[in-house]
Amino acid sequence: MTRIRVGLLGIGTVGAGTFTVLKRNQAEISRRAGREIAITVVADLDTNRARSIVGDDIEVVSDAQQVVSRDDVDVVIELIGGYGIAKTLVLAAIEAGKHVVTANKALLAVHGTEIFAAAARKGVIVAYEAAVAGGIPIIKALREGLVANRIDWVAGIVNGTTNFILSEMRDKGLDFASVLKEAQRLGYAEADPTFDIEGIDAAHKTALMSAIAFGIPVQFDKAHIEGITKLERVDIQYAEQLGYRIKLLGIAKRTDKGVELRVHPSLVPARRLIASVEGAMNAVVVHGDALGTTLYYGAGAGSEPTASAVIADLVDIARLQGADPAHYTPVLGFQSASLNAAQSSLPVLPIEEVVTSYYLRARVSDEPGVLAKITTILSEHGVSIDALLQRESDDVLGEGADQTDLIILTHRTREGTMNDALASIQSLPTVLGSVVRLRKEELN
Ligand SMILES: NC(=O)C1=CN([C@@H]2O[C@H](COP(=O)(O)OP(=O)(O)OC[C@H]3O[C@@H](n4cnc5c(N)ncnc54)[C@H](O)[C@@H]3O)[C@@H](O)[C@H]2O)C=CC1
Ligand SMILES: N[C@@H](CC=O)C(=O)O
Ligand code: NA
Repeated sequence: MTRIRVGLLGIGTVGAGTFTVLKRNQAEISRRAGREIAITVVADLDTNRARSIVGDDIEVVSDAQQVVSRDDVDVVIELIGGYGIAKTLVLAAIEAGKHVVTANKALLAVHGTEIFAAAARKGVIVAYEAAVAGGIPIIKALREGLVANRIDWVAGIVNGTTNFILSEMRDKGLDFASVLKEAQRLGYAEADPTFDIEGIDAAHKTALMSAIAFGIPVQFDKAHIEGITKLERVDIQYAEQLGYRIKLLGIAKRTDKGVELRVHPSLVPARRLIASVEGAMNAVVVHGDALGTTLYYGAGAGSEPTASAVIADLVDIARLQGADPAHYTPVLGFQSASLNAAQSSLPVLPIEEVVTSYYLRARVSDEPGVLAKITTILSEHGVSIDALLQRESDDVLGEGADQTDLIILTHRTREGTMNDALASIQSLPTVLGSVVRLRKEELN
């Protein structure tokens, strides 16, 4: 059996999982790949830690640069992360004619166009299943399994850290900071956890999925991004009372005008399967015209779950070793020579053009006529109300307070119109503090 020689760059959480799973399931993986897959060299700045993981039989170096162009390496796995050295290493590996496997969604979301073009020129594969929803084979599903469909939308819980934080806060009443620390301890969080909590990581992944789903370029820079840091516990509670769960969703949706590309906390009906996705688990719902709605669920973060996807990519490469590059699965699912020009030029819409329904919460003076003023403004802007809840302030602010919370669910409306209505509502003297606006997705 021939051997695929792998150079592993970075043996932290995902790198260690990759080494461990590959070793544990070596025989079976090799039988599936038709070749032996062997990590022959590992590069990590922390060589002592690396050696403690891989033992003495595998070469360990501190300089990743020297691995990427070596003749005795066929495939490079980049598991360092970030846009800096990782970009230099990936481009150098491609230049040296190596296939690359990476879990680095930040790198691909920002520099994917350049990296994919370089790989196409050199006839090598850049595989990135682990970069989106960790171990869930969502890239394979979108690029291969759903190839017959016109994909209408993709919506997913694609960040394990934030889903873990939201679940623990809701179920155990724990505070944000302590749950984030636990997510970091468990290896879910990014090196810079603001990428997780501010929605940036989810936007990296959603931008990649949108490119595959709609045949557009990867356009992370055009995504509308809101994280969970401003989310208040009271809104999670009110949403529950109205039959919804709040999840950080990455949404990519094709409309007549263009593509919606957005990440933000969203109300999801509690009866949808995705509403029950808890902890660091991820789930992606895809709607295609032929198949309808499908749901892909599993571990989106963590050492061995992510390694599962890294190794799946390695096996794909091993199976294709020596094949004509024309036979590779196209990196974003569309053969560039046959890209439908109209489709590929679909613009990413500004958030003002997004059409969805809303959850609004206004804290107001508890006096007659306040509700009427708010509903009049909404009606003047053509926004129709789906449900309304008034919660006495005693529940929220303590006994005797002369304030109350008004919670309104609206029907679908343009975000720009909602902004105008909110500006008018906000200027009412009886509206105290900022009106909270969350988006609501039915996902059907
Ligand atoms: N942790 C997770 O659950 C997931 C992580 N990812 C992605 O996988 C990649 C790796 O993530 P983790 O394993 O969590 O990170 P990590 O921080 O645990 O591991 C990174 C490793 O790279 C090494 N390193 C840093 N700079 C280096 C350099 N210049 N040369 C050689 N080694 C260097 C570090 O010493 C460390 O061992 C990132 O792109 C991340 O976004 C993707 C999916 C899930
Ligand atoms: N930080 C990420 C790791 C996987 O991509 C997450 O929490 O989902
Ligand atoms: Na994946």
